Amino acid sequence: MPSLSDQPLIHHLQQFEFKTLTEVPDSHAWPVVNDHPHGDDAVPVIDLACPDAARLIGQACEEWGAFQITGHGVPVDLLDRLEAQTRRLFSLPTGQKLKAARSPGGVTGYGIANISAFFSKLFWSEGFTIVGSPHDEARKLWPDDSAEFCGAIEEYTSWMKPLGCRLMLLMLASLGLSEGEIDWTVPSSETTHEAAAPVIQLNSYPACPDPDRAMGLAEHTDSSLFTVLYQGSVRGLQLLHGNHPTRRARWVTVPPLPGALVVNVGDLSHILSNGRFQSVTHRAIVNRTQTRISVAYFYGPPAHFKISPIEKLIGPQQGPAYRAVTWPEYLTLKRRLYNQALASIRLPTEGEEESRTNTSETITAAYTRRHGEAKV
Ligand SMILES: C=C1C[C@]23C[C@@]1(O)CC[C@H]2[C@@]12CCC[C@@](C)(C(=O)O1)[C@H]2[C@@H]3C(=O)O
Ligand SMILES: O=C(O)CCC(=O)C(=O)O
Ligand SMILES: [Fe+2]
Repeated sequence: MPSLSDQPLIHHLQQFEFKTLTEVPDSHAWPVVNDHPHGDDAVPVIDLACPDAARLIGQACEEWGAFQITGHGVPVDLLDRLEAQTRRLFSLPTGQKLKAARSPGGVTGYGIANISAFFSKLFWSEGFTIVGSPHDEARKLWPDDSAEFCGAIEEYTSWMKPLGCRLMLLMLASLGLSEGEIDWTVPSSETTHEAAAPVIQLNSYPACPDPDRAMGLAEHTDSSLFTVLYQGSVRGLQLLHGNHPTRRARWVTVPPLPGALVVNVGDLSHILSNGRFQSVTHRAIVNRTQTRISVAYFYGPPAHFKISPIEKLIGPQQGPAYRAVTWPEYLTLKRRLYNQALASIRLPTEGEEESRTNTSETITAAYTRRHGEAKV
């Protein structure tokens, strides 16, 4: 496993100008990318204006951990500008992009996804992370000309904040909960809800000469409560669906629909709902002819807020399945443990606790039989 430092990632970005490559170098050549059967079942598409939206969202969160939304109100021309500015950013010369390189252990700026550190092969992608205001990072790329980029990001954020609150309330409503039951969702002024600083991740997946041997972004779940993803018109997002004991999970492609946004359930909603909502495993694959871009908006709670399973959702025999964490604590766990982060905060169920006690009683009894009284 490579070191967790970001330094090798920066070297990789310096070394490889994706668009000049005519074959996939060994550093980026993955053994098998299409390693699961593919399904033809389709992720639900939900019109937010539909009176049944909350129920449909709840169902999608339980069965898929994801859905697409229409009727969200975000203007199409804003999505076009967001895409154009994202493409403009990634088309800059590598040397210019590296002026905004994410520092080792840092969060904002240009680089590759943190989870890259857990793989021996590199991803066929570049990313740019913005937390809160885009101005400081954008000025490093365009010292005199960042206004259009910042304008598109800020306008998009101003749509995402209320959309995020609306989706959160619909998800809570689908669980039979009202907004007062989670206090950060209660409006702190007339129009806005308190939330964490917005986190936006711009992704670019350049066209690839041998797409079956390259990986855009390896499988992962997001740490957020949920992520709203704009994926333009180029296919590439895949979800792992149907984690059923009797049937192998399948990769399902989420088809780009004009004007639609994808919503992925993240680990914090999985925790909050005591496992009723599933955080969805997803990845991005690449293609031979088109550079794909995507924009992820990570919706999370305020930094100080402890997320734990909602009491009303914990069955009488059940107990909470996860311990409480703040979003920053969970992000640190994710960085360190990748796809073991959720398991690392899982609490044993009563049955497991009992069998653990029984096992330790059995061990103690066996010890006593062999060695006399245990010295614990
Ligand atoms: C808030 C965040 C979520 C994220 C880590 C980050 O600080 C910004 C980048 C996000 C991202 C995007 C690609 C996949 C992911 C697992 C990663 O390595 O970086 C997510 C992180 C996450 O959800 O934990
Ligand atoms: O590009 C995509 O479709 C997925 C991006 C993603 O999963 C992420 O940024 O977390
Ligand atoms: Fe993701």
